[in-house]
Amino acid sequence: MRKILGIVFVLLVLTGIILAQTVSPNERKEKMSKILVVYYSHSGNTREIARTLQDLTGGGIFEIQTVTPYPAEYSAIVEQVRKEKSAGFKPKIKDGFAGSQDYDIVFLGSPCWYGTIATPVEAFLSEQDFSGKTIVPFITHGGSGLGSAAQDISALQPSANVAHGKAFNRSSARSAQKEIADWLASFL
Ligand SMILES: Cc1cc2nc3c(=O)[nH]c(=O)nc-3n(C[C@H](O)[C@H](O)[C@H](O)COP(=O)(O)O)c2cc1C
Repeated sequence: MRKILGIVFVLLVLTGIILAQTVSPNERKEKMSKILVVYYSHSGNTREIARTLQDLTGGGIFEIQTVTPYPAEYSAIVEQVRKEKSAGFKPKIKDGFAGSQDYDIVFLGSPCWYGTIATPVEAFLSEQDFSGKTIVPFITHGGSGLGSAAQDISALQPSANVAHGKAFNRSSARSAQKEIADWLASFL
């Protein structure tokens, strides 16, 4: 009898240890809540990735918006941005960003525009200070991948630690939940 009681006691202690080490989804979110997702999206692909990231991490989210929206039609925006880039023009960004002081990691999302981050993201980064933060770029694209996103973000935020980041092809950006979850798991 004493032997059986002894075995039951050991099993109870082991179960307690295992339960104590198990991280519940809420605790995991708590652990990741120092995460902020900041993004710009013109046609919705980057927004999809951003929302999934926010959902999985439980962090904050902020959408960069231009004061004057870009035209919806693809050839019109491509032509407008081409002209703006050659003129060195930066669009005006709507106010409302409360700063990144409460966060450690900033996932920064952008469509790839002409091989790098979109000009609204460039404009936003030139106005903000992410010193000491880790910036993780995520880019949606039509074939160029990350392009020079990480280098260009570093140039605009030289005191931030900019990770390599991840590119999502626009053809799968709206069904990338598993890819995003796997990426997060490897990253955090
Ligand atoms: C102005 C403009 C420039 C673009 N330049 C590129 C490019 O250089 N390389 C690329 O792969 N895709 C390029 N694209 C395609 C977008 O990166 C792609 O469609 C992206 O997923 C759009 O994201 P969004 O839906 O969040 O706006 C460009 C799109 C636009 C509107």
